[in-house]
Amino acid sequence: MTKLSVNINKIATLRNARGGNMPNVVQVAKDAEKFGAQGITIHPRPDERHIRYQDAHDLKQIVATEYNIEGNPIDKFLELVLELKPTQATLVPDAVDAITSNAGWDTVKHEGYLKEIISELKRNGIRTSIFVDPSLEMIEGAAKTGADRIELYTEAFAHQYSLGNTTAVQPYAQCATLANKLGLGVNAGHDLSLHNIQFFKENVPHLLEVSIGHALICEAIYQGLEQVIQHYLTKLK
Ligand SMILES: CC(=O)[C@@H](O)[C@H](O)COP(=O)(O)O
Ligand SMILES: NCC(=O)COP(=O)(O)O
Repeated sequence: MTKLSVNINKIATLRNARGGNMPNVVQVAKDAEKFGAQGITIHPRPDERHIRYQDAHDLKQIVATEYNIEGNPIDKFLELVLELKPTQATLVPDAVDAITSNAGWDTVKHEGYLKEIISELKRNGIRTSIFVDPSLEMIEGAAKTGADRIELYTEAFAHQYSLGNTTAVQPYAQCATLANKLGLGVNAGHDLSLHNIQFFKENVPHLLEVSIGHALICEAIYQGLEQVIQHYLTKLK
């Protein structure tokens, strides 16, 4: 079975647009779990443009499923995860000014750096995952860091699949097979959606977890739009 971890960054983006507490990130996390989500993912960024560090603390009190915190392991991030001890910390090499995550780790170049951080997280009982491009060399490097899992960066797949290129899934399937052989669990995420998730799941073996945020929240808005407009029209009669 593949678990669905709902990334609620976009809920925080919407909340921050008005400065109040609507939508309420904590309530959305509770409801996502009530509706069946098997995990909650957040990716606090240094500028706190969506999830704030305080949200990470508040969510720790209520997440009853798997709590996954993603981010670049700068000091502030490491302090946060070591204090909160989420189920999983996913390390992502994102630049401070990146609009969103746009690359996986070079696990060969950064083997020593990752090894040190991963062993500290594991000593504290935190499952570790590292964000990687679908490259066999990077998977082999990931295994040497001691990480528990990899998260396959699926942006390239999602883009190619939207253009009709179904062969784009092949490197992901090969990497998942190798990761499993090397004892690494396999997660995946970025730009996964209702459009591409079934095909990805059917073609990539050993998939333990997907974290989905941007498309899932957009889809929720679209699927709820008609009903909400009808509610307004009823009240305005
Ligand atoms: C690692 C990854 O792919 C996601 O965490 C993604 O980066 C979401 O972050 P944003 O919501 O800031 O785009
Ligand atoms: N790790 C990927 C994630 O949490 C969500 O990415 P996206 O669905 O917002 O692109």
